[in-house]
Amino acid sequence: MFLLTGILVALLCVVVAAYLWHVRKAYNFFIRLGIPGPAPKFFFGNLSEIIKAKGRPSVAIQQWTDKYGHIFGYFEGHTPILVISDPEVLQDVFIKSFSKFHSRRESRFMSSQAKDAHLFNAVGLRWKRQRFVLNPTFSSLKLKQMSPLIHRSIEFLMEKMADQCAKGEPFDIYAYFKRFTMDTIWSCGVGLDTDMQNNVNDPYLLNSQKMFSPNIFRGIIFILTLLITELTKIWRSIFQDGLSSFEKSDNTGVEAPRVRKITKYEASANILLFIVAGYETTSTALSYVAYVLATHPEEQRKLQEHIDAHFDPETENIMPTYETVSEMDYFDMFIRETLRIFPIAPTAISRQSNEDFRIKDFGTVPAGTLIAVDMYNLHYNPNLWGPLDPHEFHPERFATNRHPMAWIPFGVGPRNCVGMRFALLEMKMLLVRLLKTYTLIDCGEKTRKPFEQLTEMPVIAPKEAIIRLQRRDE
Ligand code: HEM
Repeated sequence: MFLLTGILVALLCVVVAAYLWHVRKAYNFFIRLGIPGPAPKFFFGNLSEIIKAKGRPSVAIQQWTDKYGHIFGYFEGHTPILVISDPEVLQDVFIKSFSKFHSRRESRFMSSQAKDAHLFNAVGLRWKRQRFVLNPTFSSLKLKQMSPLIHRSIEFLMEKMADQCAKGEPFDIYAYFKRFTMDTIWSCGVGLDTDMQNNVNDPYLLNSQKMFSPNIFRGIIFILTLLITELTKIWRSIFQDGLSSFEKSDNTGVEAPRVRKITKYEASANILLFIVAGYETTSTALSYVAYVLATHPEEQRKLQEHIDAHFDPETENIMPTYETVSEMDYFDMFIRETLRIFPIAPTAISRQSNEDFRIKDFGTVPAGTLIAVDMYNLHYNPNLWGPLDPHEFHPERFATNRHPMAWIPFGVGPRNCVGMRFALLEMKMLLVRLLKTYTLIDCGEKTRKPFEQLTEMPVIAPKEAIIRLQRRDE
């Protein structure tokens, strides 16, 4: 018995020692390639710097770019992440050599069976097939057909706005935007008439919100998959995500050549993905627009005049058509400038190489390397956005042709955000209705503070967006 215990303990010690040796060796990755970066701490990598940056990876990344340049590496646990903000190298990775970089970093929360189920996670031919089938979901024709459904949700929101305006008090417009985007995605994506904006206890709303609420168990899994990546499958199998109920259906893992269909299993997974991807991103983007409008009254007035020039202010309730909204260049520039200054999901844009690749001045980077982008650096780079200071809000800067990698809040290349046109249409239709009738008023500290304390989990968001509404005809 003692002998057996002794052997088991000895074996365990060998396994632990071999693992620690493997971890230590991993830290040579960037040294071997001659790529600079912050020195990692054993086992934790550079996580302490991310925690010091108030838990915001994109801020830590921006600080490292300032220190180490446009190509550097850091470690999450002992996983090397290559960060690029050199626009030419990025253009090669995301566009020109896309065939080598069609994968993105695997979601830590997906169970192994659900791994390839939807567009965000699928790789290779499976991704290509799904994207081919799903791209037309957001074609001009489909968006036109969806417009009345979007407008139906806008009508509900406008009723709430009328109540809030009548009260004359500051309120959190972000909370309303969240219910609006959830309502819209359920009606456009699933075809269900939900009642989320009137009924805060709507079962679809409550269950959907559960997917986004902070969860200690998720946090533990996140840390474990970060630090001990080798056991990711085990951590995932402990965590049951929303896809588990579909798992045993038809995900065979076999990719039939040249089939242009998605399976029932993939359809369910993609619907869930659209709900996740379309809810918090778009409502958060709207909260930034609300903040910019309230804190830049001159810009707000200009946008209102632009809207008045396209829509008769007397016909408040008419649905803004897809065609007219799409023609409004200044409106488009206004939203683009907001998302340049306030990008929402920089960490969603990752790529993984499936072949070795060369980076000029550095050499060959091995297949399997994870690539992240410093979106803040690109969005605030004076060489890409000058001559006017990129920290200033100036929509007209989009009238000049910029580098294809200068503005990437929706990602870029063949694997960019498939829902971008839908999100922009939804935002524009709502803002036309809102700004035809109301002016958003700055409530001082209450408005500004939440936007000085953004969190990143993983969407970069304020806690609330407090403004007041004033009718324009008063
Ligand atoms: C303001 C709103 C939104 C923002 C800022 C945003 C941002 C992003 C970003 C940064 C990516 C990664 C792109 C890349 O890796 O190059 C992405 C991917 C994706 N987004 Fe969005 N998104 C938004 C709205 C939406 C909506 C409304 C939907 C669906 C209804 C959606 C569905 C997706 C999907 C399915 C992908 C994965 C695409 C693929 O891998 O082929 N997103 N999004």
